Amino acid sequence: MATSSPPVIWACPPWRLWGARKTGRAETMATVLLVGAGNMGFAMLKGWAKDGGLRLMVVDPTEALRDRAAAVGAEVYADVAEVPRETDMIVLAVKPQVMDKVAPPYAEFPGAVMSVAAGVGVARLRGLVGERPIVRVMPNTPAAIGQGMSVGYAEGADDTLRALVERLTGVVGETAWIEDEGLMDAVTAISGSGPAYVFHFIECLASAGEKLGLAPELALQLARQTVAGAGALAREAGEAPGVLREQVTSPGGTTAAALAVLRETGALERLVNEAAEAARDRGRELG
Ligand SMILES: NC(=O)C1=CN([C@@H]2O[C@H](COP(=O)(O)OP(=O)(O)OC[C@H]3O[C@@H](n4cnc5c(N)ncnc54)[C@H](OP(=O)(O)O)[C@@H]3O)[C@@H](O)[C@H]2O)C=CC1
Ligand SMILES: O=C(O)[C@@H]1CCC=N1
Repeated sequence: MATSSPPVIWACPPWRLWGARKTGRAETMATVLLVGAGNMGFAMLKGWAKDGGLRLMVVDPTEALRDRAAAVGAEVYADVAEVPRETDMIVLAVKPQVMDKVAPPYAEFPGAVMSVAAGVGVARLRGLVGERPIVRVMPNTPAAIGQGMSVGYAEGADDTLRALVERLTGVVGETAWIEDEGLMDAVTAISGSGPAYVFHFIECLASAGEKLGLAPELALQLARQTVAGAGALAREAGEAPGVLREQVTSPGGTTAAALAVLRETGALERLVNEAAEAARDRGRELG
């Protein structure tokens, strides 16, 4: 349950946010505080470091994670008490299970709040960090190489704030918005958790290659590059995945033999549906 916190006024007027400090480029300066530089936080931070107009601050209790954040140019802090209260955007990237404990001190900071935590809704966040513009974003780890997918849901956010969110998500990949927060758990199940399903498929494909007699290194190379190449083609070819699938599938050929197994009685589709539903349901539980 959300802990109560003193009501905080949206303490970052627009002139401070994006009006006053212009960079040499089109964007204005903004100070972004990342709370939690773990797997997801650091993946985003690496991209943000490429945006020369962001002042990046990071809080994380683990020294090694602070060191790698410092290495990409962030100011790093071990504890919230040390952080300058000069924030335009506070990005909460800690586990949902610790959000109730971690977030309340940031009620005293200026700026908007962006949370990437699965399952934690805007109403709960507002109870923790006070009345201010709050944006939920569901990113994924390919953000680390600028290939992420981020989906946002905003409450109380004007166009300027949305533009800052899109700047943060755009530098690490593609961005989409939803208007119904109830869909965020479904988004989490598809694109937030999705990379893990794909990595598992690579593991399965490589393992199958080994069982067919390939050396482990070669099997992994084939599986990894096949998934990467197919993913890139699916994105760039401008054709539906089904069309691309048919282009591989010669009638009576090898692919048809494999697909007959994969699609037999809809087993794979059912399995993927069940996996996505499990992820969505877990998101609901976390909330
Ligand atoms: N991993 C992913 O692919 C995705 C994750 N998310 C969301 O991102 C969030 C983070 O997940 P993930 O990066 O995987 O988790 P991690 O555990 O890798 O990262 C969280 C980090 O936050 C740190 N932390 C704990 N307490 C504090 C605190 N008081 N102040 C600052 N930092 C603190 C943790 O330190 P310590 O370990 O010492 O506790 C850890 O380094 C989750 O809410 C998750 O739902 C969303 C989309 C994708
Ligand atoms: O597994 C999780 O809960 C987080 C959210 C999406 C990806 N990782």
